[in-house]
Amino acid sequence: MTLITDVRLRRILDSRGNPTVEADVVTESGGFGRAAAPSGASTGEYEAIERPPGEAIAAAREHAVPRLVGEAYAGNQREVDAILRAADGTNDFSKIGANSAVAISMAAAKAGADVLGAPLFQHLGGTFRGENFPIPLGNVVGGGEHAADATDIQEFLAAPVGAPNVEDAVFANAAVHAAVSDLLAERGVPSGKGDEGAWAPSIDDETAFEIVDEAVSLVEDEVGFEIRFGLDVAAAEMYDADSETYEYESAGISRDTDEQIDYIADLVDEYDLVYVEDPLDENDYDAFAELTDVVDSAALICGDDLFVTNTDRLAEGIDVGAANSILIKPNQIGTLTDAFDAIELATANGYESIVSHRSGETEDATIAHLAVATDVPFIKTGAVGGERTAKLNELIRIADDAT
Ligand SMILES: O=C(O)[C@@H](CO)OP(=O)(O)O
Ligand SMILES: [Mg+2]
Repeated sequence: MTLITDVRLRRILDSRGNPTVEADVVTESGGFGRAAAPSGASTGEYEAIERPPGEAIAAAREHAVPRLVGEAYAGNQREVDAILRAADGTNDFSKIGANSAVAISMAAAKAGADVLGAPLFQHLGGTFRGENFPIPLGNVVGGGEHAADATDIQEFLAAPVGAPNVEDAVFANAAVHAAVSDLLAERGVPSGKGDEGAWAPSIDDETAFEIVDEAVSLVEDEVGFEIRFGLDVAAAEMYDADSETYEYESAGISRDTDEQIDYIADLVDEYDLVYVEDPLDENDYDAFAELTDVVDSAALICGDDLFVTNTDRLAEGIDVGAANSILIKPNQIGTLTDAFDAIELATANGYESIVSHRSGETEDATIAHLAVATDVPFIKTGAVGGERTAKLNELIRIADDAT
């Protein structure tokens, strides 16, 4: 029933107005799945390769589609993804492009779910997936590679850890986003938005901490449950390998690795941060380990560019204690199978997993289902903006259907 009978690929727009790959997968019994690849701006050095969409589509049509049509079953995700890997033949999807691979992989999962008549999260997670729902991490202020003339730290993320349900959590993040706007207006600071819909004012990080801290407290008082916040430092983007320093350009501050470790540990302490992603350079496992040791269980220290959803890099990190959590982005590695394997390895070693969007997104909501299916504690998918609310609203629907 789930035998794949057609795979169609096309270029569609992403949220930045760039082209990306969309895939349709059709099965023998009429099952249908459609998915689109997201795209990063602050990409990790070790990510799978995203090819220009036109080239990725042509390569996938030549090498992957003939091996799938009439051969593979959409209900067997591991088989579909193994065929994608074999058709590509490289270890980083540089032939068919990780963008073609991930779009086909996710579309096949949806087609498989469609045939079964099950929601995607249940198809992926099975009947014993548990009853938890992820807490959304919502980007409310940001800069780095996502906006010019804004904060050095890439993302300030609201984390409604005490929310009684998904719906309240999603609305709390939107309220923090709105409160930040009011506080900026009070200070007379004009602001546009960055790629992920976060406010991107021309302020230094210190001011951003003050504003986000205040916004979180205001909304916490309003809603009556605990809201904390976290960061994606995206430190690889500010690391200068020649001088071995982290360059905070808007503040005119340069920190060496030890100073960076102290700085982040102090921030965790001062602001009671619940989550810090990529606080150090993507090649510096040892510095990551040092910080993780200092912070201990006070906050999640999460590897994004460090691990790139790659089990080999995660295994290396586990060996040295480089973090206590991993960001999961299916397009960083190319297939859902690889993303599941990374989560499984993380869980087996006491690491938490956080499923994440990219800065360039589409209306595709697969990651909402992936996060629920795998029972992860957090999903990072913005606070506002259509391509972000596509996932947040899907989470609300999933919770509504499942309870
Ligand atoms: O660094 C990140 O975590 C992501 C998403 O927030 O950004 P990008 O997609 O640009 O890599
Ligand atoms: Mg990141």
